[in-house]
Amino acid sequence: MTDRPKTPLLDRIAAPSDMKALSDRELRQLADELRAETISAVSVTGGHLGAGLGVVELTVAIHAVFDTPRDKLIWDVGHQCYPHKILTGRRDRIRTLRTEGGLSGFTKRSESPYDPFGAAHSSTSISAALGFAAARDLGGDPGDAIAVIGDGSMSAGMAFEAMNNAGHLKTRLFVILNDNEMSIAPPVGALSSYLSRLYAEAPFQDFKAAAKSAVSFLPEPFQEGARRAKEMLKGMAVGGTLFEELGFNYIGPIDGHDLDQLLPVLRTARARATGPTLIHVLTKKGKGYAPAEAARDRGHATGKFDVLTGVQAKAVSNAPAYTKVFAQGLIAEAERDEKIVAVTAAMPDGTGLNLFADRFPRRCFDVGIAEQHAVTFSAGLAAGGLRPFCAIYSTFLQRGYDQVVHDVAIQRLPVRFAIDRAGLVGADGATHAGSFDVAFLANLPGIVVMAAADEADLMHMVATAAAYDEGPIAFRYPRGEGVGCDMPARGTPLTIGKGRVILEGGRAAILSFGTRLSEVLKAAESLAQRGLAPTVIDARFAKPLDRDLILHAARHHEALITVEEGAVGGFGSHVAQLLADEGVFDTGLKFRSMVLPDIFIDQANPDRMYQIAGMDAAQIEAKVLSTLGVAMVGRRA
Ligand SMILES: Cc1ncc(C[n+]2csc(CCOP(=O)(O)OP(=O)(O)O)c2C)c(N)n1
Ligand SMILES: CC(=O)[C@@H](O)[C@H](O)COP(=O)(O)O
Ligand SMILES: [Mg+2]
Repeated sequence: MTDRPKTPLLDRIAAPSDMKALSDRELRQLADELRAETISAVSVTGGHLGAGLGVVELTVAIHAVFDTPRDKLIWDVGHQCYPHKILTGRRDRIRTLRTEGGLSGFTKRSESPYDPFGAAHSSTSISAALGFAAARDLGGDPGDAIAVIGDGSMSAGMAFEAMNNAGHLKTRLFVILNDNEMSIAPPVGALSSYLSRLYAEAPFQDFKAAAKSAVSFLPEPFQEGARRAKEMLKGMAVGGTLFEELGFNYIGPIDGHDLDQLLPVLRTARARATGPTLIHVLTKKGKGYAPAEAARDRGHATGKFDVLTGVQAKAVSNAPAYTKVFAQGLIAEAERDEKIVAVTAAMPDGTGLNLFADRFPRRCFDVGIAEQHAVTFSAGLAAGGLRPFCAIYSTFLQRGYDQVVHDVAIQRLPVRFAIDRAGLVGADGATHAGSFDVAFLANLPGIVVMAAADEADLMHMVATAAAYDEGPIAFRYPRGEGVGCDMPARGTPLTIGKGRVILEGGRAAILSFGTRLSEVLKAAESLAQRGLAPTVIDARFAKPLDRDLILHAARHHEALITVEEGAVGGFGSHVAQLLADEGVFDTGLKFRSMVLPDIFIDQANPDRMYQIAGMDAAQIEAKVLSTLGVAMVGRRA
């Protein structure tokens, strides 16, 4: 007689409540199945693989022990939440991750009650969890609040602001520190070294490291696992950890892949904890999938791949990525100017500064996930006589806004902001869209704000920023490949506040700011076929505006249309202000401004996102026609 194949346990889990009936042995099997399912799903969708694989056992243990969604489980960043999504009723849609209409790649309140708090930017989880705990204490939603935060995310100021507050409020709150000794890149900084010391001195294998305060809630031995936990915690009076000094009970470090440690410790903590409690869990990013474990980034983010070989599908393009053009341009400038230095907030590879660091290790600073600090640190570097390039994604620069205003702009310090991922980014969705930087920068007195229309222009903007010492200067460029234009041998500094005329045309002028220029040119071609060839201008500068060029265009055309990859309040708004101030509207100019719509656009491929935004070539053409009052007959081919 042959053994009947066993039904996978995962098939029996429609919700975490189904896990309550499973034995610890079955939970171990469930974890193995969950890991396989996560790998299979990401092989189809691409996405954040390594972080999720590292928390498979932790995810199972938390859902087995706590009572979600009554208990609020908050994943920091949320890039590790795919296993959580599989266990919380979203397995049937897991192969739609990060695609249009599919599941978000992060936690999202509108997606599931098991996602009590959305994320994607880091280091927010402890604040949010503490908010839930304080709300509970004042009669709001009942249940525990559990923040799971990585060692990289723990380095950000916000995490410490939250711990500072939690230690003061003293309410019951769980923080699980998922320490895999990785950020996207290897982690940097004194906190990272401190965490390493915590377990280097008392490795979890010996169960030696735990805090005095953890002993105070040792369990009644309510089952086998808890007795084991008691043994683990007994005599571990290390004490004095940073977390204890901040008012937390500290438990750990424990092996985050060993359910025989995780389950009893979480059960014990849940049964007995009274105040803020930090459980220090050691994990391996990419755990259980050899290609991820072996990768430099431990499989942090991946394209679609073949599960057996780990080989990723590659997009074919001959055009260089903007990020690489920026890095090469900066290296070229830095070869000639030893005062040029570069700053990244935990994104060396994403910003291309890994290349700069290879060439100039002492002139490149990775400050960890600390955008606020990165900006003010850059201000200090500038005040100290250097020429800092602070390279931050548009979306993450939002976090350093007050520093841009207070520390950089008011003091007119020449910090160069290299703003990558400007505009809509695709699969990461609304949380990562670079929609607001022009609006929040160009209103600052004395700043220069540029947008590259193509990769050659980006080279020139790097050179422009390197040569500009009068105050802050920013240049933005999108995620992905350039248009494949001819590249100059090196960048040439642009004249500040001067745009360029690309095409001379008739009734309408299109003022483009940034890489929509390629779509504008397609629209212009189609309009030309209708006998309505427009003037096309690449504005290059949102601040200072090229007043002469814009006013001339406004006065010599029937219609003026601005186009930009940003929200209202940016380039188009500044142009409108200029035209209004100069009385140009009084003469009957037809003016329209094409900006990102007043909605957060969910993930899709970038072209589709711009179509949803109403900003592709056909929609630009339609806007020109409707502005001129020309009927849209005979659609363009
Ligand atoms: C404010 C902010 N800055 C940068 C990032 C980009 N980012 C996403 S995940 C990550 C690394 C997080 O490391 P860690 O918290 O240790 O999680 P792990 O990936 O190691 O599980 C970074 C830098 C972000 N999401 N938010
Ligand atoms: C989770 C996170 O914030 C990053 O991993 C982000 O997804 C990186 O985006 P890029 O792929 O554009 O570098
Ligand atoms: Mg980490």
